[in-house]
Amino acid sequence: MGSLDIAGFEAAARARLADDVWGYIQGGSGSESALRANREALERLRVRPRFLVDVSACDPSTSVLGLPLATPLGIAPMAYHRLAHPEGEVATAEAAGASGTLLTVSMFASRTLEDIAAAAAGSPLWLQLYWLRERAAVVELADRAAAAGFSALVLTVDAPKVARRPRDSRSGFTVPEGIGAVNLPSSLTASAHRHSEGASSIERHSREQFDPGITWADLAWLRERTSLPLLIKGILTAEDAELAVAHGASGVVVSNHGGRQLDCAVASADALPEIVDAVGGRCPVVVDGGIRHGSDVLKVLALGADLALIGRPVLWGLAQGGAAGVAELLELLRAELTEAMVLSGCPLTSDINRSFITAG
Ligand SMILES: Cc1cc2nc3c(=O)[nH]c(=O)nc-3n(C[C@H](O)[C@H](O)[C@H](O)COP(=O)(O)O)c2cc1C
Ligand SMILES: CCCCCCC(=O)C(=O)O
Repeated sequence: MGSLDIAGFEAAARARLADDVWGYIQGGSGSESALRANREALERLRVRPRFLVDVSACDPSTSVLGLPLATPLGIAPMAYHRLAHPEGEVATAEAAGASGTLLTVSMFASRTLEDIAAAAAGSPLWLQLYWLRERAAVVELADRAAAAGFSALVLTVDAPKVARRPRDSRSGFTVPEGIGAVNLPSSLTASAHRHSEGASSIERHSREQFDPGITWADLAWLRERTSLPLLIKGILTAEDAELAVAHGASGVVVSNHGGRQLDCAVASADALPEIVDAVGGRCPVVVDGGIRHGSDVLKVLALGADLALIGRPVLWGLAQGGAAGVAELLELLRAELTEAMVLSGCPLTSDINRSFITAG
């Protein structure tokens, strides 16, 4: 360890993980066109650097919803970190905590919220939720998160069900016994471990548990039952961003779920500008999907995002070296972002704006 670039992290994780787990982590839905589009959109964007600016003291720190963050890069919610490493989310939280990086914990985390919070050692944590048919379980989790010191909830709205993901259908991906969504009642999670040849247990499980009938009007029900700020994840249009703000969202996460839901969905970076314009500064705009380099963070900040989240690479770091692997990955991205800021004439994150970006 110590000298890996992002491709090195990916290759090292590929070598360590079983084929079906690798397919679940890496895969997208359908033809994987939304997955590819995320990277293509970021690659198309080019930076217009400015020179003879004093960059002798470059500082990538920021704050979102009143939380001081070491960098404008957080960790996206991902289910079952123990698929990548036995310590799972506790190892991820240890690395995030040591570097002051925001960690968004999935409702389908494989370690308890309380153990994750202890490992994060006071560093910021958000909890992601899906809207389950069993509403009481959602509220109970929100209460536990508040008690454990989590500072916000993130409701994912792009998944009335988990999409058909060909890699998982082909492998018959099934969540292994011994790795579970330990924060949910076992009566709600047993199905994740039921194997069917040629079918994904995750997709079947989501059809059983997720409530596909919720609408914007239901948000008030959840907001009345928690004191935590609620962000909405999976927003891809100005119209839905407007609705989110109108329904009291404390933030929006622009995301096509890493290309894992609607296969023909717009890329996150392509959707971002219209959403930033629609929100008009009324709440923070977070974005994820295809962020692989510090310069990608600079690009989405230039388009108006307040914070970028990174998904799969964190699991690559985790697979490669547990907490140390995630720490190394986060440090690589922090160093790349700082260098990109120095080389483009942006000493502070608040200096980054749309004049720094062109569509190539
Ligand atoms: C293995 C895996 C599990 C995921 N689990 C969740 C989840 O539980 N909840 C959620 O809202 N998004 C989930 N996501 C989507 C991520 O939060 C995020 O939107 C996406 O991974 C970002 O794209 P990137 O992986 O290209 O960085 C998952 C993604 C992956 C790769
Ligand atoms: C019913 C289990 C759902 C876990 C979904 C995790 C996820 O969002 C993903 O993209 O995979």
